[in-house]
Amino acid sequence: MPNRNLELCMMDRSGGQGTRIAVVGCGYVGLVAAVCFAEIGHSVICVDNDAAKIRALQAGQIPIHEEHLAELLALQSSASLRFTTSIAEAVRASDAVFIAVGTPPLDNGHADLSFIEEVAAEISGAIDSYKVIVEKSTVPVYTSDWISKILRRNGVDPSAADVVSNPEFLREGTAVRDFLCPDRIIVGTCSDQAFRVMTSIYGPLLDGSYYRRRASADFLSHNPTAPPLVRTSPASAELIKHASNAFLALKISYVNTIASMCEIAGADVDEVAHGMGLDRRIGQQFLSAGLGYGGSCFPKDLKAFRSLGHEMGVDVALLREVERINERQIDGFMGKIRSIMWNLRNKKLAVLGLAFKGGTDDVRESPAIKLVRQLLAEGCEIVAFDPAAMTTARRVLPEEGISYVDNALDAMNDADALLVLTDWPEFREIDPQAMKVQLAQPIVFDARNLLDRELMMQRGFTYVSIGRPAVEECEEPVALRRRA
Ligand SMILES: NC(=O)c1ccc[n+]([C@@H]2O[C@H](COP(=O)([O-])OP(=O)(O)OC[C@H]3O[C@@H](n4cnc5c(N)ncnc54)[C@H](O)[C@@H]3O)[C@@H](O)[C@H]2O)c1
Ligand SMILES: O=c1ccn([C@@H]2O[C@H](COP(=O)(O)OP(=O)(O)O[C@H]3O[C@H](CO)[C@@H](O)[C@H](O)[C@H]3O)[C@@H](O)[C@H]2O)c(=O)[nH]1
Repeated sequence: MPNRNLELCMMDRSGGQGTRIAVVGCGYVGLVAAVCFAEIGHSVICVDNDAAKIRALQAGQIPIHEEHLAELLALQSSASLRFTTSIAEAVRASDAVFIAVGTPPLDNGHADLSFIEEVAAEISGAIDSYKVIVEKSTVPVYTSDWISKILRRNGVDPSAADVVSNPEFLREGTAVRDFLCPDRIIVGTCSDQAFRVMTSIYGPLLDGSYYRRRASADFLSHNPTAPPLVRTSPASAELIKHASNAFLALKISYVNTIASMCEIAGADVDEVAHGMGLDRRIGQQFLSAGLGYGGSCFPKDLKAFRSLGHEMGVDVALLREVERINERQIDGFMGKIRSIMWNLRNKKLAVLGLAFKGGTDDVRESPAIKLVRQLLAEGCEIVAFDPAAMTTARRVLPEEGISYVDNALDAMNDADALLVLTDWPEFREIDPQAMKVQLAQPIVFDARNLLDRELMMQRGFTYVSIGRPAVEECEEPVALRRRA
């Protein structure tokens, strides 16, 4: 990053109250961004058109489950962080406006940009001085140009606003830490003026002063280092976001393919992934085999990226294959359940985990929810527990055939088998002996390779996981025996 920008940002911060920021959209991204921007010293006003959400936030209640968010919100004064339903009020009270509304998938796979369009039009009507409009939502390439056109069409003078792409890379469940300790900050803009404002906003992270101020705070990563600020064109910034998500999804589908091979070869995918990941060019992360990726990002972003590539005339067969492998994971796991349980009708199954991953209440595109739906359709009786996602799951699952309990062991009471579907770390702590007492049969299907396989087998469980042999390790696998 050019030093001149750092100097400017430090001058801004020593002389003032930080930047006046508006964040439009109080969801997983907008709310975390708003609270974190206030935390690093800015004056933030956060907007949502969901009046009930805004009322809850004004009363200090957090509408989502996200570690450290409530704690950080409580640290902010009413002067540093406010909530409103009025975009106009927020825009007038700010120098930078972050758009963080949803971009859900359309039937044709493309991202639905109607929320962004609506917000951009509303922002246009309230611009009363120079503003930087920041595209934080995940959007296809050239969306920032399109937002600029909306502003112009609504009478905004080109000198009154610049549109910047600043994609967000936080993960749900670790959103606060990811936001405050990012691997990189991408700013896509052709405007030096806008770039200076963005440099000033992220200044306390870029110069490390925020990490010194909050040294040893448990919501920061251990020994955080100042992230690099990467300036690109808006188009590159937009592509960096989609390309990153697609690459991470590709890693997951790759390891799930390796898992299928491990099962046939009698190898252990966790050992294979660990051995691969020690190569720094590969890395350990995103090599956990399981039910496949879900959530509000990877499935929709892959679709949008693939549709975009297809439209550009690029061969996107690789991306389609990533999706196809992912879609097969649930059927593959259903096959494992059937192979042990035979007829599923009237079987009572304990389900641990409904969220799309541990650490969140979000069930959007949750593989666990998809699997539970199939089990219900086959006539199973489900007793479910999730530490945070039971309310959100209730909204999307059928009412019949499923009940919810308040703790993991109660779910197992008299069940024919246990299914672990989400990687909540606390599930790892459950005592196998206590499980055995509760379950009618000691059968465990672990779709996240979360439990200690050896311990489970030692304790006499029929333990089925992903990419690991269900039989004794040294026994020659059936498929290979047949070939010999
Ligand atoms: N969830 C993540 O982990 C994550 C991470 C990085 C990027 N993203 C991207 O960020 C964007 C937002 O994702 P999210 O998960 O926070 O979505 P979300 O659905 O949780 O939140 C979106 C919010 O925007 C509000 N909203 C919609 N239209 C509005 C309008 N006209 N005016 C004011 N508010 C409005 C909604 O009420 C909602 O509260 C998406 O593009 C997503 O792809 C998400
Ligand atoms: O090794 C792995 C890692 C993840 N997953 C699954 O992949 C999905 C996504 O997980 P994760 O990436 O941790 O959560 P998200 O909150 O969806 O975050 C992703 O999507 C966000 C929205 O774009 C990006 O900002 C983040 O960088 C990107 O990691 C979940 O179903 C996980 O269970 C695996 O199956 N194996």
